[in-house]
Amino acid sequence: MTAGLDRDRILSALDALRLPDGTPLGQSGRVGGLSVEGGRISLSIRTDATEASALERTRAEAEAHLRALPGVERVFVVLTAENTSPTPKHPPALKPGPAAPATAKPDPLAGIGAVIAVASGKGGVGKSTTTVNLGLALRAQGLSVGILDADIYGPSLPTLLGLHGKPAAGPGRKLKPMQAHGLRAMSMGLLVDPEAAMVWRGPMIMSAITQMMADVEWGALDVLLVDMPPGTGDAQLALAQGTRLAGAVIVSTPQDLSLIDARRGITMFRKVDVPILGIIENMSHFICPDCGGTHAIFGQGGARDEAARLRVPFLGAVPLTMELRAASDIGQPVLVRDPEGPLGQAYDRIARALRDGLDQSAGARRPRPHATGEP
Ligand SMILES: Nc1ncnc2c1ncn2[C@@H]1O[C@H](COP(=O)(O)OP(=O)(O)OP(=O)(O)O)[C@@H](O)[C@H]1O
Repeated sequence: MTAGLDRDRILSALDALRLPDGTPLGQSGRVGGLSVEGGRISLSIRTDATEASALERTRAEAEAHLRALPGVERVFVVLTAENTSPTPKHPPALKPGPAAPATAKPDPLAGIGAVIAVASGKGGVGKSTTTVNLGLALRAQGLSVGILDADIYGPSLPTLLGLHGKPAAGPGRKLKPMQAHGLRAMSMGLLVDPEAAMVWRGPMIMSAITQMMADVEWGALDVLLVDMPPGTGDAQLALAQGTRLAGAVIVSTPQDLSLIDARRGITMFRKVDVPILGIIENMSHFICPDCGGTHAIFGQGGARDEAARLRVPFLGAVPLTMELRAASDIGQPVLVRDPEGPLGQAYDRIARALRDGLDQSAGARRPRPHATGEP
């Protein structure tokens, strides 16, 4: 902990701020999850859904106030409803669909052509691997692409892209996205201790992610892919509601269990009027490196059939290969190592199908390549 920046010092600094009922914030018992790492402070202010908009101002003031303390480099304050009665399925403070978050601030994602959620009902189906390689395929087609790893429980972007160190702060203390293989990237894992985040509930995750979006200087981007936390619970619903999404892509393996969860994901996005841009089947079949034979380990065509049943586009299939797994583990995605190979071609087709889907989706603009200059 940086000299002088301890818990008591921070709480007493927060006493300079008053809650709407006049209680000094530091003594209010509402401050939780306080962590200080070097000059970086993160904490939460407990609230419930009815007070969330009133306390947004206090949250912003707390950030500004702590940022002014000597030795402080970054401050991350979120509102959380973790100690209130069960999280409502539809938090009243949020509007459904691709609306802006419930603050009057300028839209931090205004320079981004399309924000696309990459989701899976179930963990471990290859959502992050798909996000990264899809991002690289879109990049290879001339689009400027950012990836936001919002998978707070298991952020894997740093490993997949070989990112090291912490993001640098640019003018106005906004974070500069990291750069890897022509992509701009930011991960919750670079900012928040994943162990602390394990106990976060839906509204807190959404608050953290929308703030992270606002805090990153993405610059002009054609596409921002958001690697969502796995599952279809409150956290995912809140995130889908609070983010201006052009659409969602669902990743599934062909297994029945994974498909049941994929269906839940589609239902969830439909509930909040987010267009489903399509399903990608990952690990669709195994190509044996020895005999070259194809084996349908998890069954065949499950996701394609499910897509037809649910009337959503089927964007394509990616086989299960050792090459893909090995490339991901060393931060050299397969599209960087072998862009023209069969996997590169598979992701290229998926990226094209995705762009077509964006084109057709009501109100969405087809992302056309524009300036790829750094932010
Ligand atoms: N098509 C594939 N062929 C071989 N290995 C794959 C493939 N897709 C993903 N993997 C491997 O499966 C593991 C899980 O992948 P990944 O982390 O992308 O999944 P995820 O759905 O994002 O998981 P989580 O829910 O934990 O975030 C990784 O080791 C990855 O390298």
